[in-house]
Amino acid sequence: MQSSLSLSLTIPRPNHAALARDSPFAKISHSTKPINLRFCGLRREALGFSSPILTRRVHLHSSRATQLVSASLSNNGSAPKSFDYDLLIIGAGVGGHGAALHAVEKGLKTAIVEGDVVGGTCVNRGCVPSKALLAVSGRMRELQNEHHLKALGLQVSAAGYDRQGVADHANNLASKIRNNLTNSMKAIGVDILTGFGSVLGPQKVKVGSDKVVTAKNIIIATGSVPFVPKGIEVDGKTVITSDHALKLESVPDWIAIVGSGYIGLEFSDVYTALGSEVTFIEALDQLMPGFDPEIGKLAQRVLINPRKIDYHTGVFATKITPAKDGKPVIIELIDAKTKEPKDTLEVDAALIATGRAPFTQGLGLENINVATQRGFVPVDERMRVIDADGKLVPHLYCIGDANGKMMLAHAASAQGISVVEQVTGRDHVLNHLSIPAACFTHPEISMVGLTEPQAREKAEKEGFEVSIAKTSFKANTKALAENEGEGIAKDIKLAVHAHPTLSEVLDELFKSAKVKAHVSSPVSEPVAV
Ligand SMILES: Cc1cc2nc3c(=O)[nH]c(=O)nc-3n(C[C@H](O)[C@H](O)[C@H](O)COP(=O)(O)OP(=O)(O)OC[C@H]3O[C@@H](n4cnc5c(N)ncnc54)[C@H](O)[C@@H]3O)c2cc1C
Repeated sequence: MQSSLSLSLTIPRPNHAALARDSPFAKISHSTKPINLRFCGLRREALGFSSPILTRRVHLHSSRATQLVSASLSNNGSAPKSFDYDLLIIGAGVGGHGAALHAVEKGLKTAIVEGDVVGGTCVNRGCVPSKALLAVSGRMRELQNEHHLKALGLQVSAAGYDRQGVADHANNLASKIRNNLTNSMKAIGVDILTGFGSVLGPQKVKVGSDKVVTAKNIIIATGSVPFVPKGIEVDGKTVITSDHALKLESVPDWIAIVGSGYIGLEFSDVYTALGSEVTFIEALDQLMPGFDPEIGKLAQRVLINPRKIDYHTGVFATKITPAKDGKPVIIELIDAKTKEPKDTLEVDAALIATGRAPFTQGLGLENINVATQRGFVPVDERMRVIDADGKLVPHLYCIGDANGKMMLAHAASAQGISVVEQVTGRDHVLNHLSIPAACFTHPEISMVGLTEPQAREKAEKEGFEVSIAKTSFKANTKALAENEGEGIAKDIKLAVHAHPTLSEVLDELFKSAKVKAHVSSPVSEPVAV
């Protein structure tokens, strides 16, 4: 069909070495109104449960619902009159996969386009292999902690590890989950189209070099790649990103981790447990700047200080040169405020954990008048793509890391499910403030909603009161039985389940109950004020 359309743009599978240079730090704006809720916790079992604490809900204006329905029914301009699919998804990461399964469940004829391997970042280069490494570091840490073992009455001789064995564990787990994902889609009839996908026009996508596919609705779910600031030369051996680190090809004696967000922090847990010395380099004035300050301080006391992790805050790494000819990795630091040279570090390796950049290159968005913003695809609160003139593009959605609303796996799938709900006729707005984030260090950190300062700032502007409830794990019997009483929790109610956590089985249970009883999921309600 339409084989006369031959676009010469051929792009190989996403090249994760060719990193986007735009800042990945999207300014996230939530369309929903303030929520005086928050939860932050630091403890061994990260948020398996989570909470919206959304207390207010709006009934959507019927005019918006009408707009939505008419958008999905209209067939504008050069759009085809009949379609190969009801839904076509570009990108088979967790976002695309979640959308595909839900779409079939809803009776949509669905295809998913993948230019690399099924599973995307989460399965192949993110959540899954990193959690496999963290499972190892958690056990190593327990075995190394004589004080902890003694408190439990245990005696264990020195703990050691086999690097290749650990690397194989992570790699094998990724393969297993990748196969599961592929099989789950094939089993229910999702067509997996192999090749790089690009948008040719409304409701029309090119796959690979010459295949053209049409669909009533299209979801862009192309994910992200590691962001590497200018001046940093990644060689994949001594200057690495998370893509390389997860392969665990070496365990350096001394590694600098540039960026102390959740990815950097999780790797510090792995490397210190395996025997590396770690130095953090952080541009802001405190480590873990994204966390609630109280949780940040507690994390510093529990995760940083006892592990003798060194750190430089308020500095930028302007130049990092890989190790070569017997010389170490050289890191040049400047003061983040004055821009004056501050220090030079010589280390065995450097891990660049400065965030993620959307992978939206070569998508053909210019064919439909869509301009990315710092690489992210602009969307409204329903994940509908907005064009360069500020208008909604009918039938086109973008979910997951590529839209930058919340760069987490469970957020990507929740967005995918939300879009499918919409294209099957149910208006739907996801409340991102009710989606938790977790950092799987030992102990773990999890959070949902606003931090305390954010809530206070909002309260001052918008005239409501913030109430803080706080409790400690010190009085929790299970925590004390585990000798893991360090940690606190602040105010919490439940909503989306963080990925990967054991409590996701509850989510699955809920979803299967929904199929039978048509109960709506807590995240799938239109939410606002
Ligand atoms: C080290 C690390 C650890 C992480 N740990 C967690 C965690 O514990 N929990 C959590 O929630 N999140 C975690 N994340 C984040 C999580 O991996 C991402 O938020 C999630 O993978 C985003 O899903 P996605 O579907 O948007 O994109 P991706 O998973 O990146 O999938 C995008 C897919 O699209 C394909 N693609 C791209 N462009 C095209 C194209 N034009 N045509 C065809 N195919 C294309 C890609 O090959 C890829 O398969 C982690 C990330 C990293 C890096």
